[in-house]
Amino acid sequence: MKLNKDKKMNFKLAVLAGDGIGPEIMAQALKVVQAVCTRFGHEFSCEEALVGACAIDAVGDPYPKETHHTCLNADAVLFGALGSPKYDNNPNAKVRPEQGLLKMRKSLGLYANLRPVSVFEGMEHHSPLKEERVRGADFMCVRELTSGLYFGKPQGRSEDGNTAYDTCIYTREEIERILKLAFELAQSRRKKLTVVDKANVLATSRLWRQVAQEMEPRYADVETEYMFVDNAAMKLIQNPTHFDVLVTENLFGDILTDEASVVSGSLGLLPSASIGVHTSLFEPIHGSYPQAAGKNIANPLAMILSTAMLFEYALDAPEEGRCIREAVQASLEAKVVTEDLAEGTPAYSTSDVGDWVARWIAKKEER
Ligand SMILES: NC(=O)c1ccc[n+]([C@@H]2O[C@H](COP(=O)([O-])OP(=O)(O)OC[C@H]3O[C@@H](n4cnc5c(N)ncnc54)[C@H](O)[C@@H]3O)[C@@H](O)[C@H]2O)c1
Ligand SMILES: CC(C)[C@H](C(=O)O)[C@@H](O)C(=O)O
Ligand SMILES: [Mg+2]
Repeated sequence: MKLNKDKKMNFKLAVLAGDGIGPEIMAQALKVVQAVCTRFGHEFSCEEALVGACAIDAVGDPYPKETHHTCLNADAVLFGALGSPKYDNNPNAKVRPEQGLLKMRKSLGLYANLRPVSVFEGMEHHSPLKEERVRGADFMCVRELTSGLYFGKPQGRSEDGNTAYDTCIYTREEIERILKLAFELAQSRRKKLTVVDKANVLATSRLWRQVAQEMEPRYADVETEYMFVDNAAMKLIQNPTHFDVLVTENLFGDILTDEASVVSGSLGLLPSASIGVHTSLFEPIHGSYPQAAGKNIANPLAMILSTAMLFEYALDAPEEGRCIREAVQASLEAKVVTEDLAEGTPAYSTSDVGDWVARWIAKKEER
C-alpha cells in the first residue's frame, strides 16, 4: 500500500465475490469503501478473482492459482461467500466449493478468524432472546482457522464406502500462536479470556488446555477461565454478557458463532477478519444463502461491517472503520433494513441498504 505525505492511502483490494448472494453483498461493500475513500481522501483499486462454485464452473478449480496470486498481490482480500446447492446436494461430487475456501485460508496462512458479536444500540428487541439478556453483549470469538478437524489427515471413506473418518490434529505451535493472539486481544479489551474446549473427552482439547494453562502466568492481568463447549453453547445465549474474548478450535468456533448471531438479531449482521501470515481477508460469517440469490433481499451489513474491519485491521485506519459502524448504526435506527430485520416496517432491498449507508458516509460532514 502506498501512503503519501498527507497520510492518504492508495490500496489494492482483491475482490472475491463468490457464489449465491456473494456478488450482491459485495457490490454494497464496494460502494461503502468508495464512499469512505472519497470522504477521507484515499484511493483504491480492485482486482476481481474467482472462488467457489463459480470458479469450478469456469476453470474446474474452486481456488485457482490466479486467484491466489491476486490475493498475495493485494493489500487485503474482500470475500463474499461461496457454496451452491448443486454441490451441497451431491455428497459424491469430486470437487467442492468449500475446498476452495479451506485452501484459500490455508495457503494465505490465515490461522486466526476474529468474529465480533455485539448488539447495536436499539436493536436489542430484534434478538429472540430477552432484551435485558442481550443488552450490552460485546464479545470477540477467536476461531482457529487452519487446522483441527477441517484439515487433519486421514480423511475419507473405507473401500466399501461404509465407514467414514475425519482426523482432528493440533500441534503445540498452532495452539500457542492462536492463544497468544487471544490473550493479547483480551489485554486490549476487558481482560477476560474464555478458553472453550472438550478437554473431558478429546486429546486435542487437553493439549489446548495444557498450553493455555502454561501461558496463563505470562498474562497475569487477564482473568482466564476454561469452559466445555457444550456448556459454552448454552452460556452464549443464556448469558452473553458473560464473555469478553472467547478462543476455540476451528469446528467449535464455526458452530458457536452462527449460534452467537442470535444475540445480534441476524446472521446477516456478523462480520469477520481472518489474519495470519499473508494478506488478511475480510468476510461475513454467513454463507451464500442460495434461497436469496439474485433477489436483492439479503442483508449486506455483515459484508459492510467486514469492510470496517478491513480499515481497522489491514489498513490501520480506525477512524474510517468507526465511520462505517456509525453509518450502519444510523441505518438501523432509521429502520432502513432488509427483511431479516424488518419487523412491522417495510423491508428495504440489499442495494437500497448499501446506497443508504454509502450516502450517509458521503454526507456525514453536512450533519
Ligand atoms: N464463508 C462462506 O462462504 C460460507 C459460510 C457458511 C456456509 N457456506 C455455504 O453456503 C451455502 C448455504 O449454507 P447455509 O444455508 O447453511 O448457510 P447460510 O449462512 O448461507 O444461510 C443460513 C441462513 O442464515 C440466514 N442468512 C444468511 N446470510 C444472510 C444475509 N446476508 N441476510 C439475511 N439472512 C441471512 C438465512 O436465513 C439463511 O437461510 C452452503 O453451500 C454452505 O457450504 C459458505
Ligand atoms: C463453508 C464452510 C467451509 C465455512 C467453515 O466452516 O469455515 C463456513 O461455515 C464459515 O463459517 O466460514
Ligand atoms: Mg460457518
